Amino acid sequence: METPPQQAQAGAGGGWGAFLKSIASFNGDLSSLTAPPFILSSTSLTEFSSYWCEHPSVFAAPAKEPDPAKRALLVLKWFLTTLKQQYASRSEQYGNEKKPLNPFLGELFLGKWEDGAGTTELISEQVSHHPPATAYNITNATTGVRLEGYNAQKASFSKTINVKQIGHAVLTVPSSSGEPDTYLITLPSLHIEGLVFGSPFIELDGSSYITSSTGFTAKVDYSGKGWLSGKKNSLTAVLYPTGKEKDVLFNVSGQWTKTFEIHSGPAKHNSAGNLVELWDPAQNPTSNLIVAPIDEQHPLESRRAWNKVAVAIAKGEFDVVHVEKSKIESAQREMRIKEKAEGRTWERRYFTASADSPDLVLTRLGPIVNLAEHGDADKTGGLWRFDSQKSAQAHSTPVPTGDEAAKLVKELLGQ
Ligand SMILES: CC(C)CCC[C@@H](C)[C@H]1CC[C@H]2[C@@H]3CC=C4C[C@@H](O)CC[C@]4(C)[C@H]3CC[C@]12C
Repeated sequence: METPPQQAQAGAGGGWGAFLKSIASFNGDLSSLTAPPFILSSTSLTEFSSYWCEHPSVFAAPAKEPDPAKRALLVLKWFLTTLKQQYASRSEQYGNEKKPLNPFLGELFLGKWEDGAGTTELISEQVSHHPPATAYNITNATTGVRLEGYNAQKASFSKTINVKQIGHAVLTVPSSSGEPDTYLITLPSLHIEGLVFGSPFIELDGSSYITSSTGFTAKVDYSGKGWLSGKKNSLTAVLYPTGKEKDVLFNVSGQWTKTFEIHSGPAKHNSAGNLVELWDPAQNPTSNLIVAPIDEQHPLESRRAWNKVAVAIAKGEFDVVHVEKSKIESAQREMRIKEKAEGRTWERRYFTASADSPDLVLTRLGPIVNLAEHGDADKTGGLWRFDSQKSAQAHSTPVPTGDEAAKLVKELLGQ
């Protein structure tokens, strides 16, 4: 029998057993976990924001739908299509989930999609380091559909690693009749399966919600193997007028990694006759995110900043990985000490911790989906909102080059 490579490596001194022991007693901060080399990914968490929009035409579709209930359904459909990228793409690509790079404060991941939906721009920024939090803004230029959000993770250990996502996303859909729609989106909890076998992968748990200013709410229920359908990565969802959970307008069932079906009405009436749509990821290839070549990137852009680490991971040179990571970490520590001494804080490039208290979206829609008015700001370093003024400024500022770039790289990345 063939041994999966990751198991072979774990056995051959990868330290998997020691790693398992260490997680049994960890403090909930995932970034503090020291994982064995073979499980290290060269992708930083700032890149994960792109998973929200790997099908830009599905993302933008609600803008063209005049009926508010169907618009809410298209938003739910888009959300469900993102789950496969968000939670299964690493395992599908590498055979198992990996430990992403822990972003430094101010780390950026910028890109765009150019396809049938026109241009869709992605901005992702690490807005907090302690606790780690990533904020993002994605705008489709053609329709004006825009997603912004921020997230952090709180982990606990009970049989395996259990992760609660803290934060939320807000989707804005322009509508022909005045005010744009606002959709408040909560994030599912997850746990890691396959940990003891050295081949971790994600299963989603519990429920998540999308509730809209137009008066619709979607509830998504997640379940794994041995529960309900007995298939892994299962989901069911219902869309109903807010407050009337029994009044199901549409229901969805299937697997977030495979296909799911949308029917009108409650699930008990599902038949070929009321099938609205079947989503099959195999029939809907993802659109490619365009990222600037590394030497044209801002020095704080993720792939440029982590390049040496990424190259070393790819070559399996783990001493170099350690040395290069430590350079960034200690330069960052120094920078924080310096800022403190000078009484300043790191200026986020695209986001601002909202001083609006209460936050309008959260006051209006938060209670429907059990989100606090303050957006769990204490656990994410702030209630982060996209700052269009800062963004306009960033867009009109040329990327630092030459001495200016070298100074940043030295000061902030220790390279
Ligand atoms: C691989 C095991 C052993 C190490 C633990 C790695 C942890 C840090 C990884 C594994 C899966 C990861 C999650 C996978 C997907 C997402 C969705 C994204 O929108 C935000 C980040 C988030 C929520 C990741 C956070 C970090 C995470 C929980």
